[in-house]
Amino acid sequence: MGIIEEDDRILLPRCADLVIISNTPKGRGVFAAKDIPARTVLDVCPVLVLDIEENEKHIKHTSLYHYTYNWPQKEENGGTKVTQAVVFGLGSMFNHAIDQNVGWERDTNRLLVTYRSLRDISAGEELCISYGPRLTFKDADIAEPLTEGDGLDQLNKIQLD
Ligand SMILES: C[S@@+](CC[C@H](N)C(=O)[O-])C[C@H]1O[C@@H](n2cnc3c(N)ncnc32)[C@H](O)[C@@H]1O
Repeated sequence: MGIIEEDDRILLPRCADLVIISNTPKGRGVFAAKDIPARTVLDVCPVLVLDIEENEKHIKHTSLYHYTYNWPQKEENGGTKVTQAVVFGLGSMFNHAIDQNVGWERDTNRLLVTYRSLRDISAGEELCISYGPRLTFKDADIAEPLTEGDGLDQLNKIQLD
């Protein structure tokens, strides 16, 4: 191995108290194996920034697209365009929740995303980020409205009598 300059070294701390659980209503998810204090660094993940055209022509038509993050890319004219990036490590395993307990921060220079707990998290809780308001899937946290088959008809009668 050659000489590693100090500026080339990126520390990649990861919280040891995390597990992946399969077969949850959201597929695989990241859960706390022990209590985790607020502001704990959970993972520092390297990213692969995709070319805008590559993303539109190819990645968009694959399941990988459901794992990518919006990523701002500087243009030669000084402007910024949004493309997508693949986040390695646990970053691609965090599910969505409106009341997220994990925050994330992009480092566009070093091509990293750092994830931190936003509050104290108890052992057994799922760790989730927010994907924003426009989801491409049905949110497992949002209950289906009641239908007649669920006894809604009966409920209405009880309320009206
Ligand atoms: C970045 S992946 C997260 C890891 C994924 N659960 C897995 O098993 O590989 C994003 C996908 O997870 C699922 N997902 C994430 N949050 C969800 C939620 N709140 N409700 C239902 N599915 C969710 C969706 O299928 C979504 O496309």
